[in-house]
Amino acid sequence: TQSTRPQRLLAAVHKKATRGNPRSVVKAIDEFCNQNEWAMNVGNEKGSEILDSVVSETNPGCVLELGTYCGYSTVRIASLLPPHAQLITLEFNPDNAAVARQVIAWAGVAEKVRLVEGESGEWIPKMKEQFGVKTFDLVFLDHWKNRYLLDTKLMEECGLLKKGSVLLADNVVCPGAPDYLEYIRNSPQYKSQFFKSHLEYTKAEDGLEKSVFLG
Ligand SMILES: CCCNc1ncnc2c1ncn2[C@@H]1O[C@H](/C=C/CNC(=O)c2cc(-c3ccc(F)cc3)cc(O)c2O)[C@@H](O)[C@H]1O
Ligand SMILES: [Mg+2]
Repeated sequence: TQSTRPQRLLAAVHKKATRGNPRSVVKAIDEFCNQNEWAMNVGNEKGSEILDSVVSETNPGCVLELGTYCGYSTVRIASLLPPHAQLITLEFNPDNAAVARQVIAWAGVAEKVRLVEGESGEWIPKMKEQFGVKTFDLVFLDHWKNRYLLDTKLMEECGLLKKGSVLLADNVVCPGAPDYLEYIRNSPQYKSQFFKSHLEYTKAEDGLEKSVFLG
């Protein structure tokens, strides 16, 4: 039977990356996407210039990622977390979750990551009771773009954001998340900043929106 793109991406990780070395896993995926097949990972330009620096400056103890896909950004974030910090990542497609688990394991960051196979709408309300989460220091939004706003409001309602919590949203230009941007840029509860970049592995315009919850 035909392999899927996530499966071919995983094969490239097994072939090219060194087990236990997260940077080599990130490099192997970027090479695969540049040389073989485009895939919707945040990529190295947005990853190194924006995601990595926001994670490092936030120095988060508790991170939520919406939309694991193949685990590329999961590995980038986990490799920058301080000891004992935890990253919860939500992925509702079982095939993608299966690939992501193996990418995360190969990178050697599995003990920092809890991959939950399920929908954000169902699991965000369960974060406190199921995982003992109080609030998230950082949330990386990279799932369906038409769900960014809904899930942000849900996190507010569930009391999962505190003064200083950072929301970092991928693709606010391409494919775009207009209702999210409209809300977050006009809300007195957030201080937002746009980081211009390019769509992963292309020259097309894109960027990330960083928003700090003011409480
Ligand atoms: C119930 C749906 C909302 N809740 C959800 N809960 C858990 N996981 C969810 C999820 N939504 C989506 N997912 C998962 O996240 C992933 C989806 C990511 C969506 N990302 C994009 O569409 C995207 C798309 C592009 C893109 C850009 C230009 C282009 F021409 C084509 C694509 C670039 C990106 O960087 C992207 O992130 C999948 O693995 C999906 O199964
Ligand atoms: Mg994205």
